[in-house]
Amino acid sequence: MQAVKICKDIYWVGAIDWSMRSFHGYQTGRGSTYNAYLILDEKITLIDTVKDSFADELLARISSVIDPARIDYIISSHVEPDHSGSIPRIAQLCPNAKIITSLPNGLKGLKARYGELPYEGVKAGDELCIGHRRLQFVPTPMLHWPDSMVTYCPEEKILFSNDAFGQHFASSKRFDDENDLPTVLWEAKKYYANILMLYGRQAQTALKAVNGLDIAMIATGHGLIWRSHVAEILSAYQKWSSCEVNDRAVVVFDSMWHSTETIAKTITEAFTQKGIPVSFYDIKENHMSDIVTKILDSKYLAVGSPTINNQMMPTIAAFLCYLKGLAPRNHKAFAFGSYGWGGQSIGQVEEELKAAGCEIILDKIRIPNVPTSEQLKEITAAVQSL
Ligand SMILES: Cc1cc2nc3c(=O)[nH]c(=O)nc-3n(C[C@H](O)[C@H](O)[C@H](O)COP(=O)(O)O)c2cc1C
Repeated sequence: MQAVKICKDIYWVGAIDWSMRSFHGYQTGRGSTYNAYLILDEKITLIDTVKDSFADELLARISSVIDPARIDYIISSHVEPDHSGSIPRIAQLCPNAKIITSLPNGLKGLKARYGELPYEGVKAGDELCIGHRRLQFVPTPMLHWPDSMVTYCPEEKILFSNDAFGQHFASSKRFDDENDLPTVLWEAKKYYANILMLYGRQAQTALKAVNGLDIAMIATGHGLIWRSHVAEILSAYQKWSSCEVNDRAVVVFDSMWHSTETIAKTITEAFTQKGIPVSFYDIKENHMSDIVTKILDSKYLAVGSPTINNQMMPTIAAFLCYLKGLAPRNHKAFAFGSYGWGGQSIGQVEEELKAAGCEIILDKIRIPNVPTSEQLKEITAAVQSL
């Protein structure tokens, strides 16, 4: 396990989690990395650690450059264990190391998890001189925990951004320009949609703070390091966090006997004929973390469920619960579905869409049993009139 030099005297010493496919429910089809960075200066500094099960990998990479016992500072950007999990192990091996964390929440969180260790709290505007370089701390509360902060090194123009701008993307190459850019941007968007969508306002505040910095490289906490496409990722975050939507539609449904599926196909075709690109998701075949990634910047959302035991399908209920938690903004939505007798599911879907913050733009489409060709024509006309 070797460290990877990212510039003179700064190394990536993180871990690659090739096999992880689920991160608390977020489907991570490309695995992930836990990025940690080692700065060799008068004071040797480690920025973040890795999940505890990857501590050996972190230590091996650090040891390929220096004896870990020589580390003077460990910067903890975020208490979540995928970044802080190896702090106790490293702290044991580096008896002189101080653990730098944000005040008050980083300190509180680390103490709660790992007990008393040699912590030192920092706040907005604090700077740590490590020799030829300075490290400046910028709190980014709720991006995505209260303790989150980023660290800027002005001498190298590197922003150590932790979870901001990251992607769950395992690769043997460390930089954006060494990987397929559309794939990297999709994974960055998926990360934003699933982890940060809820915190758009906080992301805007953080962007204001980092926009004033001269950034040549964004050393993320997950996935690839941005060095050739810094402007693209900053501008993408600007768009996503300001909740800009495009003339696109997303149709999501479940169906037991294909009637709701037929309605979903009719809606999809109607959007297509209207010239609006549409993504079609049978919830049984698609993961909701991919679906919300598409929803993030799509103007229209149609959600369908047949009625089962007086309810919507549990798959759709779970999807709507997840969507509501992410608090999407600026979406125009409607509900549809087939039913046998009571037909409660369609109204329930509509209520959940409202609760998620969507504007309802079409009366709910409730079709008993199998839709007739006349009903399908009416649905087509209704969607085309939007
Ligand atoms: C197990 C089961 C439970 C159902 N429960 C209800 C119900 O409580 N209320 C209702 O209106 N229809 C109920 N239905 C009827 C379905 O909603 C109806 O067949 C509908 O057309 C199915 O749409 P789909 O083809 O999209 O699956 C139930 C059907 C099944 C198979």
